Amino acid sequence: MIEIRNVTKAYGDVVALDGASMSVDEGATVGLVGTNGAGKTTLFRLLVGHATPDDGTVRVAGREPTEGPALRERVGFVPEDAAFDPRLTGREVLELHARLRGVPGDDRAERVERVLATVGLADAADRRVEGYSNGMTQRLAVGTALVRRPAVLLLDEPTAALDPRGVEALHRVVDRIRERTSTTIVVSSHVLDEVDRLCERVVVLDDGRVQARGSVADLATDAADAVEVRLRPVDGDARRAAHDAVRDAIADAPSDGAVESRGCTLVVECHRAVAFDVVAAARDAAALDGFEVEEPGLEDAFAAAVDDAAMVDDPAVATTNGGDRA
Ligand SMILES: Nc1ncnc2c1ncn2[C@@H]1O[C@H](COP(=O)(O)OP(=O)(O)OP(=O)(O)O)[C@@H](O)[C@H]1O
Repeated sequence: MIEIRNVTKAYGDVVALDGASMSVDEGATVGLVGTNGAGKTTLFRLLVGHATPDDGTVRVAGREPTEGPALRERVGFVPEDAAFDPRLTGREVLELHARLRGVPGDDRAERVERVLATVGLADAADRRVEGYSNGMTQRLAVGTALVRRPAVLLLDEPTAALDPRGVEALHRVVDRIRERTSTTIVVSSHVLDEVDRLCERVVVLDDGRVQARGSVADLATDAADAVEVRLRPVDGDARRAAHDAVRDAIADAPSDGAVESRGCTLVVECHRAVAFDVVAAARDAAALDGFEVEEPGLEDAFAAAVDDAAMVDDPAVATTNGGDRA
C-alpha cells in the first residue's frame, strides 16, 4: 500500500529525508517514531502529495506525489492542529467535507452518520464545534479524513495536545477504524507507549533515515534484554583498569555493548546475560566504590534503536536506508 524507496528531500541546506525507504502492507497499522526534526512530517507531506521527493520514489495506493489531487483521493491526512469553523456543528463539518470530496448526495447522510459513530461524536453531532474539547476536535478531524473512505490514513501526532481522557478516546477511534475497515494507518508519535497501544509495527526515523523497524514487541524484547551497568571506581587509575577489563568482558557478549566514561562513573550498556560478568571483571581488575544495574524501558529501546540502527526482521514493514528493499 505504501512503497518508499531511497527518498531524499531537502529544504535549502537542511536535509529532511536522507535516503529513506520503507514499505507497508495493506491494512497494517504502523507507528512512525522519531525525535523532533527526524523527518516525520516531511514524509507525511510526500505521502499525501503536498510535496515531491528530490530523489527516489514514493507510491501510495498505486499513486505518486506528482499526481497531487488523485493521490489525496486515496489518502486521508490528519494534521496535529486541525481547526474548523467554530460556528458549524460537527455534523455540518462532516457533511461539508463529504460534499467537497464528491460523496453522492444519496450516500452523504448515512456516510456522515457512520463516521460520527466511528469517531465517537454521535451524541455531540449537533453541537457547534466552538464548544468541542481538543480531543473532540481531533476526533472530528479524523472524521473529515474518513468520509472519503481513504485507503491510507495518516495521523500526525494525533494525541500531542490531548489530556489522558482525550488520548484514550482517540485511541478507541483508531481501534474502531481497524475493526471496521481495511484502512492502512500510519501514526506518527514521539511516544513509544502510544505506538505500543495502537500499532503492531514501528518504523524508527532519525536524521531523515530509517534506523530501525519491526514489531513493537521485538523492540520491547530488545529493551528487556538490555541493561545499563554503572560502575564507580575509586579513582582514575581504577577507572582505566576497570574500563579495559569491562571492554574484554563484553567483547564476546551475545549482542553489542558499549563502555563510556561519564565523569568518574563507567557506564556499560550490555546484554543482561553479561551484566554479572561485567561487574565481576571490573571488581577483579579495580577497586570500586559501588555499582548499579538498571533496566531501560521502551523509551530507551527507541533511543537505542536510533543510536544503533538496529534492524529487526519483519516482512510486513520492510525498510532500508538507501538500499534495496529488505
Ligand atoms: N519548510 C521548511 N523549511 C526549512 N526546513 C524545514 C522545513 N520543514 C522542515 N524543515 C526541517 O527539516 C527537518 C525535518 O523536519 P520535519 O518537520 O519533517 O520533522 P519531524 O520529525 O516532523 O519533526 P517534529 O516532530 O518536530 O514535527 C528538520 O530539520 C526541520 O527543521
